[in-house]
Amino acid sequence: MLRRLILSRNNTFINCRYASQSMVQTTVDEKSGIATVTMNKSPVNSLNLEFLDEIKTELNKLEKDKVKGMMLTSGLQKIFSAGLDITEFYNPNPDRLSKFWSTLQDTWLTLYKTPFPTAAIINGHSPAGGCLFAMSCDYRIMVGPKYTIGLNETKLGIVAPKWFIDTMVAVIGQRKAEISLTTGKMYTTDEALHIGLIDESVPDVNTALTQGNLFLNNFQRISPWAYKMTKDITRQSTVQWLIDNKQKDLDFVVTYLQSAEVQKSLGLYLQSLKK
Ligand SMILES: CCCCC/C=C\C/C=C\CC/C=C/CC(=O)SCCNC(=O)CCNC(=O)[C@H](O)C(C)(C)COP(=O)(O)OP(=O)(O)OC[C@H]1O[C@@H](n2cnc3c(N)ncnc32)[C@H](O)[C@@H]1OP(=O)(O)O
Repeated sequence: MLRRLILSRNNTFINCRYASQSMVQTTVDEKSGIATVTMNKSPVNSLNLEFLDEIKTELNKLEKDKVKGMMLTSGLQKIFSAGLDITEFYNPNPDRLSKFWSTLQDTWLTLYKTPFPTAAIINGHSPAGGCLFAMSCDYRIMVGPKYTIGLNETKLGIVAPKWFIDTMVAVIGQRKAEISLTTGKMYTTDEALHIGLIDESVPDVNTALTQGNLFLNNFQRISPWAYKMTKDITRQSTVQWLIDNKQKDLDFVVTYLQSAEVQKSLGLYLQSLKK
């Protein structure tokens, strides 16, 4: 791991930690203690095993470094994240599929439970797993108006796992989540703002980063212990369900994803993407 100091947008020096050929770049503003984690896996930030592992490792490092907050964003032009890498579960190797899914579970738990406040800077499309990661942050700022966000699993002929669903319910409520999930709806920025899936819509990424910093700076005046306890209590039932059912969730998903019917739907969906 290498370190260097670079000049940030607001002319303060930021401590930049990066690994060669890394898919995740992190900068930490020395003054505010706020980290920016940038996902950079071309072409669409699809979440495969190695990428998830890097994100999880980075979040754990930030926790150890006691950062004051974190913004999660994308280094790609128009995509926040295309969600889970479909090639991980289309014609999969069963061992790798198991590893992939348990890494997803752990990465999500790490992100959902961070002891520091988090903001998603959604600077591009954010379907499915991309939407899950955005919803797992404490606050969402999306660059409008061109991009879309949502849990579109039913459009792929698959079902979002319970913890994806519970995460969405926690953000937009039961009724809106049910409609969103069953229809697999991808919302425009305006629509997402209207239903509360995002907290702010802004015209460009620089404004999004400024607003993200503003949100995270609110916590300079909040006791970190009070913050963490409150977040733990609020998120407890969703987190606890996965902790208690990790193996069951894994076994079910691995079997379900390899069924002929699901494989057929995924094959058709992948073909439509290639077109
Ligand atoms: C019965 C009870 C059941 C209970 C539940 C139990 C089990 C549930 C089990 C499993 C659930 C699994 C959950 C999955 C959640 C997911 O995240 S699935 C992924 C969903 N993602 C998408 O649908 C996004 C698809 N992509 C797009 O819409 C577009 O690509 C884009 C992101 C909007 C970008 O568009 P753009 O035009 O810029 O790029 P391209 O479309 O040309 O794509 C470039 C390149 O990338 C490939 N690609 C795109 N997305 C993915 C992806 N998610 N995974 C892998 N590859 C992807 C695309 O195919 C292109 O490839 P190329 O043609 O070879 O260049």
